[in-house]
Amino acid sequence: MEQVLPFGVAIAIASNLMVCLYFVMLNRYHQENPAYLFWASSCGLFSLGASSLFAAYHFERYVLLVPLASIALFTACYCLFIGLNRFELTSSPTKQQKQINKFYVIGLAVIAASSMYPHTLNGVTCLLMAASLLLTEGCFCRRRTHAFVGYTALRIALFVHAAVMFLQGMILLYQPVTMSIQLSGTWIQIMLLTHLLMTMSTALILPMLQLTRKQLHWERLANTDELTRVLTRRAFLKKVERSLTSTGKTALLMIDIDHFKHINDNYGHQAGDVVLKKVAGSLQTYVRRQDVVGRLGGEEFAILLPAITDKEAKSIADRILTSVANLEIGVDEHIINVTVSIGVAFSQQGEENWDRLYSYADSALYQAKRGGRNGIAVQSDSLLI
Ligand SMILES: Nc1nc2c(ncn2[C@@H]2O[C@H](COP(=O)(O)OP(=O)(O)OP(=O)(O)O)[C@@H](O)[C@H]2O)c(=O)[nH]1
Repeated sequence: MEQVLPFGVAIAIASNLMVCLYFVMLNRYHQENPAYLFWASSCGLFSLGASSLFAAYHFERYVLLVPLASIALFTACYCLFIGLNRFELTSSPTKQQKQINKFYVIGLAVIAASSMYPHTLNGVTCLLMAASLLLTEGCFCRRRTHAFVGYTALRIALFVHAAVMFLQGMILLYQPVTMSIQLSGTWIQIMLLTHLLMTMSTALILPMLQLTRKQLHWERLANTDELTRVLTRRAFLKKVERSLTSTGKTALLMIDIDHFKHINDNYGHQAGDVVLKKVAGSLQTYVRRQDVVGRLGGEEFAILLPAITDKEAKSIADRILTSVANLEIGVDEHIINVTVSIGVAFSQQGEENWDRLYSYADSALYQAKRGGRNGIAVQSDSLLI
């Protein structure tokens, strides 16, 4: 054991230090987010803790080195949590951050108290680390919807490490008196191995998650109309392709602001922009999760309502019409009132043809405009309002 231990320990510590350096290097390219520095600190502290622990048993300096090792190891888990918190771009302390801060302070107090009873310190540290890892797992990994595989892998790594820590904590607490150097050595080795597994997987997974998130961010930027925050024409049409094939009847609402040119002419282009934003906000209020809202250009919007009945679609159109008409848009000292005209068209299941649906909705919109505006027209039916 004594021969194997230093080798195993050396390998694990060296690997942790390498991952630490790797995170420091990554930090140079992602200085906007300090997450990598926290993870680097986590690996560094873990190496420090493990080597102190090994030195404590090797040189029999329990009193001095074991509490130091416990603090370093527990702080390593705390840094991992903070790194994940910063990774999620939460710049201000969140509720979770405050909770873990409290947990960290309590943990340090528990370590200090356990130092009075050295035979319990390793067990207590293991349990505290397990709790910290489980908190991290619980706080961040469960609610991620994107990069499912990456977050699941991270969860597994955290969970396995926490489980090993917990088991070891229990064993060490249960056998404090009989705990020998050999057992201590074994626990250092297993702990290092599971931590190695975790740091290696985080080192691989986290940059991948960051890349996915950046990609999503750029995609969202490219697909969102800067002014109104709804989909651009291109993104809308792309999404329509997918939504049109959903089950059931689909409705398309074409919405155009009435006499919008007058608003620009009378109150200025900036006032026109404010009106566009407010109207887009109103449109989004009444749609369902699965509906797709886009700005087709200028003052023309479209909403695709998949799997909907005639009555529901007309009711949504009705509510949009009323809510826009009730808007009181304040720009400088003016209050601007606007109305919209809405054309509604339906496509039956199995007849998913965007061009036909669009041309029906467009001619319905034209009909609504001709009928005096501030109204809804459905396909080739008569004007409803
Ligand atoms: N403020 C602002 N105006 C825009 C924007 N995009 C297009 N417009 C203006 O929207 C106006 C659209 O005018 P028209 O197509 O004549 O439509 P309208 O005045 O609403 O007339 P009807 O649709 O027949 O009721 C034009 O004056 C465009 O310059 C924009 O992003 N911001």
